[in-house]
Amino acid sequence: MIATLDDLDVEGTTVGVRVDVNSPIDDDGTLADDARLRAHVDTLSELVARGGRVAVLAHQGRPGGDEFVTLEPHADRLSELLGQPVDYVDATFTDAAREAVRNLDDGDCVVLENTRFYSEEYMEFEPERAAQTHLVQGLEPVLDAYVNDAFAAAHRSQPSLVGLPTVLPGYAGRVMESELDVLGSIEETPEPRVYVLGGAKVPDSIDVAWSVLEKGLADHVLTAGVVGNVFLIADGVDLGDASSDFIYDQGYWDEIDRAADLLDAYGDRIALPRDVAVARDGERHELGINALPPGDGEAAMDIGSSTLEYYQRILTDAETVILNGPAGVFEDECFQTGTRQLFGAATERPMSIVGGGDTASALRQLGVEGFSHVSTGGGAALRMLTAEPLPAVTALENAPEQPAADD
Ligand SMILES: Nc1ncnc2c1ncn2[C@@H]1O[C@H](COP(=O)(O)OP(=O)(O)OP(=O)(O)O)[C@@H](O)[C@H]1O
Ligand SMILES: O=C(O)[C@H](O)COP(=O)(O)O
Repeated sequence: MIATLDDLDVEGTTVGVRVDVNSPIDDDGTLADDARLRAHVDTLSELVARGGRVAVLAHQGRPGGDEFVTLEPHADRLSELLGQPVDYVDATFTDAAREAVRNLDDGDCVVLENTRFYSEEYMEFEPERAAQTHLVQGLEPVLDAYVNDAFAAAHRSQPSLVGLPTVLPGYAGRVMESELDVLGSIEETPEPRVYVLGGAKVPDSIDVAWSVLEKGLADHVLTAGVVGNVFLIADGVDLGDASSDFIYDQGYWDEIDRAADLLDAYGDRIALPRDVAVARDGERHELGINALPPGDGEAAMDIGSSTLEYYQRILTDAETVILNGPAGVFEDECFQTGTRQLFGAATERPMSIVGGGDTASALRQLGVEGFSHVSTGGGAALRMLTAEPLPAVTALENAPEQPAADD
């Protein structure tokens, strides 16, 4: 059982709030999209309105990556979104950070620096070991409670996610609560249940497919995007050099064997594209499987209209549709059709659940609306959709309780 903000005595309490505001960053270092910040406004504004002293913890990017930047722009944007000053301090758990946290008054909010500026926060630990890290040891003395609203990072067992709730009373924020409500009860969603796996994270998608087919959670798995291309090659289709080279360059060549094993075991429940779209003379050109391989340099960038018809027929009977990853290279206008129409068809079903950061941004860009639930999580949602526990959620379940006010 996880405690929520309803169980937290907030007034005058100093709360460390872990959010996931990991966002796309423009070349000039500014935020390219604030969707993940907006998602946490309910939790943060509730905590400040109830008189909490709020210290925000978050990561941004990965060490060495282009988006590995400070959280100053995030603090500025949060100020605007919350309609009150939100301070930023360029420290996470040092004296400067502790002082900033100690100086908070009731209703104040400060954003601490990118947790991943410290190497321990990019490692995975068991909760007890994570509790011994510098970040947790440095912050514990100045915090009374911990709120985890970072559902999108809940599949990581990093110190700010599993260490803090080992030493502090832990609560789910409003984003975490609503994600767990919907995604935590996937087995209870109505059947038939169809999983649509697209996008480019082939190993993750194959893991999900194995898991949901093995557990009987999926009546059908529809493949699209790079995932669909890998399944086509596994099925003996010659997709041509451009698509094969792409898969090889991504390090996904071994996934073809895994996809073939999956087809051997559960082929009757896995649907493969019947045609693909390539770029020819600068335009979208569709090719049936029998017309493959495509011309030199032509890569399969989207599913074609026969596939859409076929998949839409399967979706017609679905009571629950779970989607992750775009059906094609939606960033290019020529290859948006698959994603727009397939995801659009899913919104017609009684229950439609979408996971994935790129997927959510594709849907916003394409104006596809009407899902039962759009998750803030990519990898975390995927893991949850296989009914697997998330380490940060387990850590919250095991967190100590908040002592009574007069203890
Ligand atoms: N046929 C294709 N060939 C190449 N790239 C493709 C193809 N289909 C989809 N993609 C790419 O897949 C990417 C999105 O895949 P990804 O698996 O990262 O999505 P996501 O799960 O929503 O994101 P995340 O897990 O990062 O939140 C897009 O950039 C899109 O261009
Ligand atoms: O964007 C995400 O999926 C989360 O913020 C987790 O980021 P990570 O994959 O870099 O751990």
